Amino acid sequence: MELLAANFHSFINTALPLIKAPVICTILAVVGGVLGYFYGPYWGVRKVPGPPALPLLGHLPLLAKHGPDVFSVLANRYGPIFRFHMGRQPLVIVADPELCKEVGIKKFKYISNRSIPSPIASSPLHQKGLFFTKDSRWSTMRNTILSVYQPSHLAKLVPTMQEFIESATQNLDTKQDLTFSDLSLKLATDVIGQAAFGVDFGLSKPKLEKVCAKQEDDQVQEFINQHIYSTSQLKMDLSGSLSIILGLLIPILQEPFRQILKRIRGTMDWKVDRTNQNLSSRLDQIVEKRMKEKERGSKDFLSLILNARESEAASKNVFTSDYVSAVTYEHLLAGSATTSFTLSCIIYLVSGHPNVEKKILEEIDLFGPRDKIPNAHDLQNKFPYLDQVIKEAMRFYTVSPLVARETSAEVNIGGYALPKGTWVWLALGVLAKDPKNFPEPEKFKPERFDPNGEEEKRRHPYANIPFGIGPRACIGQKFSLQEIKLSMIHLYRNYIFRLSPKMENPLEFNYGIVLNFRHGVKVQVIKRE
Ligand code: HEM
Repeated sequence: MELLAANFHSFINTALPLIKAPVICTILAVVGGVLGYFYGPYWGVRKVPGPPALPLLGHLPLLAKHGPDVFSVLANRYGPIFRFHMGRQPLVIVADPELCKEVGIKKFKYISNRSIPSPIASSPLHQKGLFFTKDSRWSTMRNTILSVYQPSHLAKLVPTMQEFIESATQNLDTKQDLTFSDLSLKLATDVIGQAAFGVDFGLSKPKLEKVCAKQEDDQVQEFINQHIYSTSQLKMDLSGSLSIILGLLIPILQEPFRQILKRIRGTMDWKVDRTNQNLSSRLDQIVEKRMKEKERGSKDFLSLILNARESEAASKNVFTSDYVSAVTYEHLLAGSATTSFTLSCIIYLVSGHPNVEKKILEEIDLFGPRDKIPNAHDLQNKFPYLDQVIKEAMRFYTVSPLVARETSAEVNIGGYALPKGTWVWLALGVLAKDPKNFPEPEKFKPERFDPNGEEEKRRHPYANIPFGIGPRACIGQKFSLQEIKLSMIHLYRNYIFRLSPKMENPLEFNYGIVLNFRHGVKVQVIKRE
């Protein structure tokens, strides 16, 4: 027994150091790897000021506490450039017009791509659109799309837009509350459906007038429901699917977990995946059919892209059919929610400001009789007060309060050297509420954008940039402004609106990739004689 004990001791004394060394090395390597994984992105930008961040969660608790106002709170505390940790990922937030100019224009060649946030990382359909493509693929795609966005093409869309607007808003019910934001989403989706695919979804037509067969109607409705579901699941906080939450906290686990979860019936990942697959296959069918058409004409975005693609070798290689589907879908996505949100905000704000409403009615009535339809030139030049109202409403409620960009080389911004791969986000929503550029920012005052006014002359030219900035700014800006103005002119020629007593005050929002109403904008409709 004693011999056994002695042997055991001598074994421990000689073998343990040999075993210990590799074990300790392994533990150290694992700890180093974990620390490097979680703190590596932080290390590169540690000199940029910001509040202390919790491991894993980063500053998400601050987002939960303040909502999106968190960025204004942090800008007040830390200045125009600061760090915000979305889970493990630090964002360098830029909240100053001059610095936005530096990022978006002056140093664009080092910051021309977008970072891909976790909700998009799990959605291949969204990644292949113009918004998230990178480098030379992006520039080829953007040039091709720009070529089909000529003012002459936009001008030709006026009658189509007008037709949808008239049919959506004829005989609005004056006896009960109208959820205007639902109506405007249907209208914007119909307009962009026609402009993007050449397809009439028929959503905004009054029910009795719908001519399509019941089955076709159901299919359209299902497509749109899927589109809305797929969009509203792109959450930026911790209320998204499990894989999106993991993407925020431990990105390396997002894709493996998504692959597993999408196979488990009933999980949110399963639903999102099914929806995306359905949407993709429907879009692929539309694209495939249109590709085969010899005489496809040039009336809609999809046909124009396909025509441009066939005439240029560079575009053909870049615009494979999956990318064509993605950019066409992206138009539906980017063009409907944003435009509809903006139009609803205008109706909401004007309803609560009779002095603004009075000036709008005067300007619109002065243009001419109700059946005189403005053309593209009229829209641009004859409604200066509407321009001010739209700008002010977009400042007041910025639909896209953050714009995502990423550095492709080391670059100095605001005195900080930011390494390659840094996520730089422009805080358009913070700029829009900065009292230096917008005195009394919580007041709705369209006159602040009067080109002859002192406030407008004094303001930094990039203080109000709801469509973004530089070569990567919104491609649909003119399209949506044309639609919004035409809608306002038609609406205010025929109606005025008052807020429903059922409306919450202040307005409440959901925060996804873009802002959305939590309960909708509800109004009472009054017909003008
Ligand atoms: C009120 C309406 C809209 C607002 C406020 C808005 C806002 C924005 C913003 C802030 C960006 C990012 C710009 C940047 O990085 O500097 C953007 C990009 C984009 N928007 Fe819009 N948008 C609107 C309507 C539309 C419409 C109608 C379309 C399509 C017809 C559209 C298509 C796009 C696309 C494709 C991009 C990506 C551009 C790129 O990365 O090259 N948007 N939009």
